[in-house]
Amino acid sequence: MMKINNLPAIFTAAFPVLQQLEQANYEAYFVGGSVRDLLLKRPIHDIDIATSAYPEEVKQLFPKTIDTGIKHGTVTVLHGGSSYEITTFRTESGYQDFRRPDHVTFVQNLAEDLKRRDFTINALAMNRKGEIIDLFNGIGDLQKHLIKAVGDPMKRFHEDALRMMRAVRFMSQLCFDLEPQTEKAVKDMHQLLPKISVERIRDEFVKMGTGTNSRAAFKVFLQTKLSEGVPDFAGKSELLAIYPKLKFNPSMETSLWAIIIILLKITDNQITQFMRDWKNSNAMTEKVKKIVNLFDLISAKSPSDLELFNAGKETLLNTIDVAHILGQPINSEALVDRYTALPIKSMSELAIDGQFLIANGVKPGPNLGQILNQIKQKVIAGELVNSEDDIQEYLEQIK
Ligand SMILES: Nc1ccn([C@@H]2O[C@H](COP(=O)(O)OP(=O)(O)OP(=O)(O)O)[C@@H](O)[C@H]2O)c(=O)n1
Ligand SMILES: [Mg+2]
Repeated sequence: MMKINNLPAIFTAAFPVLQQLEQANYEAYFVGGSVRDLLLKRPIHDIDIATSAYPEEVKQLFPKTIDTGIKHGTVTVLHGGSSYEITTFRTESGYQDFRRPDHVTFVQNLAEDLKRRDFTINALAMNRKGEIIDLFNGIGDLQKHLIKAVGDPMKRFHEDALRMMRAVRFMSQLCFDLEPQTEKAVKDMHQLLPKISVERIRDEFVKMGTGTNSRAAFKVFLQTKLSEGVPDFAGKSELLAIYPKLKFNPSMETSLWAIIIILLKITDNQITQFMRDWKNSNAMTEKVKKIVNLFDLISAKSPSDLELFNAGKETLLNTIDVAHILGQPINSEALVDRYTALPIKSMSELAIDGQFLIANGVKPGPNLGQILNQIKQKVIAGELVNSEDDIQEYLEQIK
């Protein structure tokens, strides 16, 4: 049995939680992503614990708990400033509609619990001594860099069709291959993906698209036809086939969406609908729109100073990132230099404001906004110096 000595603090901090369960005669183990990432020496973001105790029993043992997902068997325990998701050993036999079951069946032992997990590398458990429980050769698959379903892949994908997206997501994040039988099952069962909510699909899609090996994962996403079951991608495989040939892997979510929109040739007035179909936030949609707009401007001609000002620094840098990934030749240094040389970067840097205009005899109303806009444009174009005196003089002229 593999044993890890000197567990990182994120695990040792959780020892008292496991101990408390064990003292009450329950079993408790670290499970899932944290054990996988520990063995891969990747950063560990959260700790999941599996136990033989029922949720009600867990709640009685700890003073501070949250009912996170009681019907799925999960209770969150707060301890020492951290929170731990503690899930009762369970199986997913109650599914009918290819989504996570509404209610689960609790099982008596760890082995039954691990059996229903998605991939061998995610079906590892570790006890408090650092001993790894590996019933499905997850360690071997970690070494072989393989995403392989636990047992029969068709059964695993029937239980939760989202797991097919998780397969390509882990390929991208971990730079792993998909085991052939598991890949075949994804191909055979891709039609189940639309049973899953768009939000859950989107979260996996974004993790895939921003993972370090997204181009290779995207290829499998297309080959298995998973792409046919996500919003607005059906019938678009020829356009999307460019993705695996991109110059680089995107690392920002905004870049990912912008690139997809550009590859799909989605026009400006269709972007909002596309982003809505994927249940993206308005904030994300606005950012992506600005990037795609600036990308179009930059690709067609050189943007004006006003267009650079309107885009803003974040959008400019993000657009340069997108162009870089797409292999679009642009003079990014010159663009950044021009942006840096702008007399003002935001309206708050303008030497005057609406109050100043009123104090100088401009009547409040639509006209005031127009004059302010004129002044802004002249300052950005370098036709008017950004000082109160110069602007006051200009105001006298136009009166
Ligand atoms: N559809 C799913 C989702 C999760 N799991 C199991 O639950 C664990 C925790 O799930 P989650 O936190 O979603 O994934 P992680 O593998 O921990 O990955 P991440 O690092 O992204 O959290 C997984 O490792 C896996 O054992 C599963 O079998 N099937
Ligand atoms: Mg996790």
